[in-house]
Amino acid sequence: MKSINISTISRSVHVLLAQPAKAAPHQIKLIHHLAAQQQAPIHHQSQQQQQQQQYRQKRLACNTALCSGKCKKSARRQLEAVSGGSPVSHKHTGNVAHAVEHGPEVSRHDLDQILEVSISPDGQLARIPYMWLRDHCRSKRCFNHNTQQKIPDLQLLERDLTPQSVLADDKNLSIKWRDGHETQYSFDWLAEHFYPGQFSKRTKRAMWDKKKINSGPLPAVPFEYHMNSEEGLRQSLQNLVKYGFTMVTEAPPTAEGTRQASERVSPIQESMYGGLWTVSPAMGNNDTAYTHEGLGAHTDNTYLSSPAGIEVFHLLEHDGTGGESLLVDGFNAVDTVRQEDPEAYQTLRDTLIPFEYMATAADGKPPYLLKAYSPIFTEHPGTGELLTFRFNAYDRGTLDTVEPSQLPKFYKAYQHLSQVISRPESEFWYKLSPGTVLLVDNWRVMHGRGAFTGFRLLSGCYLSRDEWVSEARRAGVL
Ligand SMILES: C[N+](C)(C)CCCC[C@H](N)C(=O)O
Ligand SMILES: O=C(O)CCC(=O)C(=O)O
Repeated sequence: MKSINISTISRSVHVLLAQPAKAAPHQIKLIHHLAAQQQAPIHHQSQQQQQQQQYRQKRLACNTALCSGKCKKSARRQLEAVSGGSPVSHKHTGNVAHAVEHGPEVSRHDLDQILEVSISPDGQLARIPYMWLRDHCRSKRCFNHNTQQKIPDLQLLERDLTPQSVLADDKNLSIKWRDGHETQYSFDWLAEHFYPGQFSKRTKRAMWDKKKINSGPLPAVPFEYHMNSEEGLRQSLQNLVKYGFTMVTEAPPTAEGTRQASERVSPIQESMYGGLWTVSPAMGNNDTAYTHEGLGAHTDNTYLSSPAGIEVFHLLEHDGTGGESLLVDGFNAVDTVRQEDPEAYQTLRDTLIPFEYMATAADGKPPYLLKAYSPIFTEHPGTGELLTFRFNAYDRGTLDTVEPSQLPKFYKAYQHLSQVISRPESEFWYKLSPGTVLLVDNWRVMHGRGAFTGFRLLSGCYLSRDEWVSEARRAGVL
């Protein structure tokens, strides 16, 4: 490391590491005994709840025999100051060194220690507990870099998690622990992994409605570019992450074109509909999809524990009228409900509902009886971002999960979401034509179609969630 910024940290003293003469952009200091969780961005808590929690945690952290008592006063003072948004810096005055003799108590005490460091381009400070840093040690002894697997350390909680020294240059942070173990992390890695989504997001998601999606060029990549260029594929994957759908244009207007455009993203997923399937009226399948009827916006496979990740649509033939494709951003619909009626949002998030489907099996075999329970949407547990969405008014099962007294509340929330979904301003209608392959993130964006006349032949397939998301990660867009 070139510009070394060292301090040997005395265990009982709050230490501020001095900036080196040629200042590294990463400010480093150690805050002794600062309760770890108090800085977590608990997104769905009010500021008041957060303040109360911070105060409780500080009291908890200091209610050990280790503290001289000044911490409580300091915590109270900070609580008063929090409303002004002043940065918290909490000095512990307890004699930690003395407490070492008291065994496990000490480890718990050590867990509260935090490294405060700016790792984001905007200089925002991350307060990273040493416990987390040690748990995420990337040394060969702790991590298999070939498989990205941890080599578990079952004694982690019994270790002394105070660092002996913390070094940094402008790229890396390096910690020497008191048990002699050494760890190095790049600041880029920390920015990406400590609280996912807090500091860095490779592709920012753009939620859309009819107006927004029509206000710019549609997410689309020409077939040749999609197939033969890494950058072309990256753009397709980026569109999927950003908008929840993308089109591959100028593709061969055949089922083979569907297959090629799809397999470029990830292998086609087999399901009870086959691998590469076609849909046309009167195919003998009983599902509404195989009729001339219009289909309201929905996601597919709601009745499976893990619905298909992407659904691909490619219109190969149509000799009649109607049959336009409909797309609605499920995340945007949920977010609209959140703004218009926060209680309805919570109700939908917290209610598991059943989805059911009896699927025809091939070769006269008995049908599949499929059923899954899920809330309509889920949030990322760390960031609160929307994570999954499933909505299918056709395949929603008999509601046996809501207590009778809660039914009015549930139906009010469900109706609200259904209405938002069917508002004309939510709907993006598009007439597909042979050669345009549409890929839709089935965990976010709903699809449907207008009623039609004549013969209409649609080719398509499913791609697995894990596989396409893995490709998106590999391409660096997620
Ligand atoms: C896509 N494909 C036409 C093959 C099947 C359509 C299945 C529709 C079913 N109700 C569901 O939501 O999964
Ligand atoms: O016919 C279409 O355009 C869409 C059919 C559909 O919704 C489905 O197959 O899931």
